[in-house]
Amino acid sequence: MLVHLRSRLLNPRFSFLLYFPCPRPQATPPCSLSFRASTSRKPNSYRTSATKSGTPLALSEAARFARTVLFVPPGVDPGEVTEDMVLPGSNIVLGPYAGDAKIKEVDFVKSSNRPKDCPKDDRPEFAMLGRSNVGKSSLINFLVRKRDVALTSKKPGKTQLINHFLVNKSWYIVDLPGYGFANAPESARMDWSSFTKGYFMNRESLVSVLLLIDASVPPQKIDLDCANWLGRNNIPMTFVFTKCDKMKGGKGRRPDDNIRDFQELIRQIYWQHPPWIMTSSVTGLGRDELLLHMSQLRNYWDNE
Ligand SMILES: Nc1nc2c(ncn2[C@@H]2O[C@H](COP(=O)(O)OP(=O)(O)OP(=O)(O)O)[C@@H](O)[C@H]2O)c(=O)[nH]1
Ligand SMILES: [Mg+2]
Repeated sequence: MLVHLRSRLLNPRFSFLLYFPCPRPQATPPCSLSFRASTSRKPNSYRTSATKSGTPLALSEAARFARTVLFVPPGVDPGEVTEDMVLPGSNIVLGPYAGDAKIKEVDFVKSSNRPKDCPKDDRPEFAMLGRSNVGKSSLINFLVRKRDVALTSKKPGKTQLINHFLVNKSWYIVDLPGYGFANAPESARMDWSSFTKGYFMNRESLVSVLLLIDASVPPQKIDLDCANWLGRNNIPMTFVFTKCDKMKGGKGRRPDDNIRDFQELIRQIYWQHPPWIMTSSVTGLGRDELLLHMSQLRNYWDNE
């Protein structure tokens, strides 16, 4: 396990997607997260603001601002980002690696109850993570446009194993058990820490975690703790806000307010904002955009 963890830490290919919790900058940025691994070999595509020796070049104010609030993928100069490059309902800039986002076929491959039983090939994968009942399994069905590929339920604790789905015979979506079983029956509780955390720490082919956040409720500490844990462990993440269709009446807060509050809290932890996107598996919001985002991460992963 230590060997795997070390190789992930030393692998510079995805440093642009890593979000280490760090203090926000005062006058000048104390740490450029994207270029933290700048002394190692780095693909040319995102050597846009660091010299070969790793010394940061001066970024324009606009580029610096773009970097802090937008997700600027490899191959895009942050100083040249325009509004029409940002995917609607997200902070994600579309770059040259995006494409081939269509899902033509999906096959259930296997359920594993131990990380070491997961498929052994190195196809890239995206893992669904989030509180129980946040909509992980629904998001998978929504992405692949099939009703029952992943099993969903109104009751928390439905998914209890690591489930691999192979898409277009070339990449995986992984459904995981949820955390925070506050209202789940005792029988559905499990040791999430040793089970799922083991998967994250060992899975070399993990392109990004999709960390699902329920937009119909105010920010939850457990989600922020989870984001922190992923950041501290160098695990790339994208925030996917779910249930954006749920408009609470009366005193309830709207998804927009909850998302804004969540992001404000994230801004206090991270200098650069991880990619985020709004979705609803009821209205279809965000589907094509999320698939495009996943395609640019995947294609970059495949090509580097
Ligand atoms: N309104 C609305 N309901 C949703 C949405 N996504 C999921 N749900 C509902 O939320 C409930 C839980 O969905 P699941 O997909 O089973 O949640 P999960 O995160 O996989 O839950 P566990 O497997 O228990 O961890 C179901 O009743 C879904 O119909 C959404 O975008 N909008
Ligand atoms: Mg589930």
